[in-house]
Amino acid sequence: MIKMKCLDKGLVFWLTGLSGSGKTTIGNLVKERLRKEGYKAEIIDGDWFRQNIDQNAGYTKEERRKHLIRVANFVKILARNGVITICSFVSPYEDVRNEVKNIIKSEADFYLIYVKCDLEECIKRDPKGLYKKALKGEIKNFTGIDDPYEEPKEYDLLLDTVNNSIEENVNKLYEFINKKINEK
Ligand SMILES: Nc1ncnc2c1ncn2[C@@H]1O[C@H](COP(=O)(O)OS(=O)(=O)O)[C@@H](OP(=O)(O)O)[C@H]1O
Ligand SMILES: Nc1ncnc2c1ncn2[C@@H]1O[C@H](COP(=O)(O)OP(=O)(O)O)[C@@H](O)[C@H]1O
Repeated sequence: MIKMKCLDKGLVFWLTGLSGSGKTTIGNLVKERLRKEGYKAEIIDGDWFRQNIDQNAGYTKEERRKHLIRVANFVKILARNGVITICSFVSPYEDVRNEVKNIIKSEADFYLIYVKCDLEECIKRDPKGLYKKALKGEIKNFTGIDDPYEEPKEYDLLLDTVNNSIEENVNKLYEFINKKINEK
């Protein structure tokens, strides 16, 4: 059995982007690669957290804010125990992302990763059929349709999922994380 490598202090890589931009696809593949290298790594994503921990969370700005603050406190505990934590959340508001960062950075290094994909392409991908429903008005407050996505003004890494393949983005994020591990 491989002995898992645990860091003294954790690292949090927070992926933000529209639904369908590729956060979960890229995050999962990078997590698997880190585990193969023997690291303790987790991915926490919006669907999982909402289904298992925060079942009543909604999608108004205040509901998303409270939900993401719960996520930040949860993630902080993982990170301070040395787990490399990849977070995959739409997290559409700049001020809330800053709140999240402030909560996490007291105990772990925090990096904001912007997973960039334009709305037209996300609508084309529509992996869960949610844009179709939102465009018909069957889902309210859908990010990009009738709720805003505020592009990050500053970020630590950009993953362009329109012009770069899944593999290229996985390599880019993996290299970035590896560099941060080696700097510790
Ligand atoms: N109204 C609305 N807006 C955006 N997304 C919606 C909405 N309703 C349901 N979904 C699905 O929920 C996932 C987003 O959850 P998050 O916790 O990441 O959102 S947030 O950070 O609180 O904004 C998101 O998952 P991803 O597609 O993986 O991003 C959607 O599948
Ligand atoms: N270059 C790319 N990077 C990431 N995902 C891509 C790319 N090209 C196509 N896709 C597809 O887009 C979809 C993204 O879905 P997902 O990872 O669930 O996004 P999110 O978690 O941001 O909602 C997947 O079906 C994935 O295969």
